[in-house]
Formats: sequence, C-alpha cells, structure tokens
Amino acid sequence: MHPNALLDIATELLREVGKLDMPADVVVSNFFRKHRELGPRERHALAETAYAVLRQRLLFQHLAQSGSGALERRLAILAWQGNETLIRGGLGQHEQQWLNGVRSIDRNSFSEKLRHNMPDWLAGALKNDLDDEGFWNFVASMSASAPLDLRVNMLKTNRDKAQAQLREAGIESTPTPYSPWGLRVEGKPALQKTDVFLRGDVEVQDEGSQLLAAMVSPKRGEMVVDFCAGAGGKTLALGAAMRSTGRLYAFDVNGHRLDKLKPRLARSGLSNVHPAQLTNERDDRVKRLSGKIDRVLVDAPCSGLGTLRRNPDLKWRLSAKAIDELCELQAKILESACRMLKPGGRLVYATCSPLRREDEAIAEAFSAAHPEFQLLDAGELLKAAGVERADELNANGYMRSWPHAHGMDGFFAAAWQKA
Ligand SMILES: C[S@@+](CC[C@H](N)C(=O)[O-])C[C@H]1O[C@@H](n2cnc3c(N)ncnc32)[C@H](O)[C@@H]1O
Repeated sequence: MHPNALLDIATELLREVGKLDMPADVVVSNFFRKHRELGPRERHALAETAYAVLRQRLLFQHLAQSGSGALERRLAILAWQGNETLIRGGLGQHEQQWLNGVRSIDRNSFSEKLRHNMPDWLAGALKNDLDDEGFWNFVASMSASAPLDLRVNMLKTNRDKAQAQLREAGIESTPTPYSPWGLRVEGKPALQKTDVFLRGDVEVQDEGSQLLAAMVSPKRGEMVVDFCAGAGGKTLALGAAMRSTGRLYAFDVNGHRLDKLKPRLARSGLSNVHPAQLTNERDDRVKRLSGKIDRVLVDAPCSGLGTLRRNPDLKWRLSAKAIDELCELQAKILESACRMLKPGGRLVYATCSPLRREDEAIAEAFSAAHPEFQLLDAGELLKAAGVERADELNANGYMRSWPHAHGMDGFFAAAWQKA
C-alpha cells in the first residue's frame, strides 16, 4: 500500500479510537473488519500506532500542536510504529521538516504531566499510593506493550510438551518466572490457528492472572465458586486445578461475557464447570449455596488499571467518580459472596488494579467487619501452590504484582479462611 494511503487509514483509525466511546481493542478490531485490504504487517503497525497514541496522548497532542493538517494525521506521524522509511515516503516536505524539528526537542524539558501522560485524578491517586520511584517505574512500564502469556492446561498436557508443540508450530516461548503453568511467547503470533491452541492444551492468560488461581488452589472434588467469572480466564485455571472433578460454579451478572466462556470450555476438556447468570450479587442462587462452598474467588469488577499496558485507553475512559462506584460495588459483592463459604473454606478477593482504594482498603474493611474470616499469608499460599519466588509477590500478607517489578500485569489478591 502507498505510504500516503496508509497514513490516511491511520488518520481514520485514530479518529475512531480518539472518540473513547468504546474499548480501543473493540474499535481496532471493528476497524480492521471494515478494511479487509490491510495485510498483517500493516494491521500490526496501525494497531500499535493507535496504542502508542493512547499511551502518550498528552505528549503527542502537545507535540502535534505545531504542525498543520488533520490532528490525527500528525498524531499518526509522531507515533508511527511501523517502518520509518516507508512512512517518511508519504510525507510532504513541510511534514518532513516539522517531524525533524519535533524529534530534536529534548524530552527532559517536558512538564511532569507530559512525561506521565495521565489525567490529574489518576496521577494524584497513584502518587498517593506509591513513592516517587514506584510512581515513575509504573509510568515507564505502562509505556511498553505487554507480552503474550499462555497457561498450559495441565489436564491435557504439561509445560515441556506444550512448549515443544508450540515450537513445531513456529512459536518460540519460555517458561514464566513465577507461574509453574505459564509460557511467555515472543511477539504476537497467530496462535488461534495452531493445533496446540485448538486442542485446548494452552489458553491465553497473563501470568498474574494464573497466580490468582494459585491463591485459590482448589482441590479435587471440592465445591468452588468463581463469583465474577466473566469470560472465564480464571474459571478454566480453577477447573484444571480441580482435575475436572467436584463442582465449579461460574457466576457473572453479564450473560454476554459468560457466553464467551463456552468455546473456551469446549476446548479445555473440563466437565465440572456450571456457568450461571446472576441478577445481581444477592441473587437467590447465592442464598441457596450459603455455607456450602469450599472456595470462593471474587475477581471483582475493577478499574483494570493494572492492565494499562494492554488497555491504555482505560486511563482516559475512567474517572474518579467511576472508581468511587467500583469501590462500593466491590464491597457489596465481597459481602454477599462470603456467605457461601463453609467453615474452614477459603475466600479470595482479587483485582487487576494498583489502587489501594480498590485493594487493601476493601480487604481491610472486610477483615474488620468479619472477625470470623482470618487473613491468610499470600506468600505462604503461593509457595504451597508451587509458585516460584513467591516471596517477591508478598506485600504485607497480600499478593501484589507489578509490570515493572515482575513483568506481569498489576494484580492484587487477599485470602481469608473462614473459622
Ligand atoms: C475482572 S472481571 C472478571 C474477569 C474474569 N474473572 C476472567 O478471569 O476472565 C469482573 C466481572 O465481574 C462481573 N460483575 C460485575 N458486577 C457483578 C456483580 N454484582 N456480581 C457478579 N459479577 C459481577 C463483570 O460482569 C465482570 O465480568
């Protein structure tokens, strides 16, 4: 495709993504469905360019002020993630000069806001929770893209075999440093077409998300509830840990998300999973299971800010008010879900948020209101589940992962045992 035509398409894509009215991954895949003429390399460059703009939106918007023509075209030129020589071929003389000028600006001269690229409310909240070094480490980690992690389905195979089969399909991977079930893949290969994926030997799941299942560590024959199962990322890991025995309820209020679990379940070979849509967290099903369940995972609806590497649009689509509402809902869900546990049972509360308000604050309030639930040490639980270097993930008894420290998404988990 001619570079100018490619820049026109990039301009169009950035216009769509810039509306921020839908998740960026949905906008990008809808856009590609409309533009069948694009090859894989062009799609990759376009998607990465859109994501680069979302990651450093304030900086690019600031730099784009000095140019002329459509704003989105200037953003695309500044953030271009494909072949530099190719795209330069599509630029007019003025654009070439403008780009050279912008590139020569010393980035150290930029204001703090242009360096962290976050709305004020979010920068304020993170600075409140992290020290200066932690804050800037977090910022740096969020400006890179995330790796593709897979969880090996131990019901069907083992990590060595899965790795060898991926290699046969031309996909190189390495064992994840913490999760004993994880493989980290180089680049973004077309995994979904490989036999090893279609057979259900591997599933896409961030290493941190695998560790949340390790915090639950369900055993064969147990009664387990995944309260906020969504599309079932953790459900599948829990079901495999149970060796497809016992009963695993996959609850969610969103039927559309639960529908997405079905094809994954079919591949997984699990027969112990029972998906059910709830009307709300106080649904009658929850009452009926009161005092009957061995393990409950509450993978709560949250800001998702621990996944900013994958979903950089979140920081622009969320607001301080939305966090307030989420915190209220998280407390309500935990309060209702805890009723299902039998004495001796384990409750796990988890988020993919780095904000203390959604994490420690919810866990501390729950502990204070429920003396019958005793907090368990996350480091010990992870070690017992076979997680390597478990101590590195222990933060005052809670589990915490950071992209900059552990190379995985930012997760939090608290676990309690019911007396
Ligand atoms: C973090 S996501 C779950 C992701 C999922 N566990 C996975 O691993 O793929 C949170 C889920 O909570 C669900 N949810 C929101 N409000 C809920 C409620 N009141 N009761 C149960 N689930 C709820 C959302 O529909 C969403 O699917």
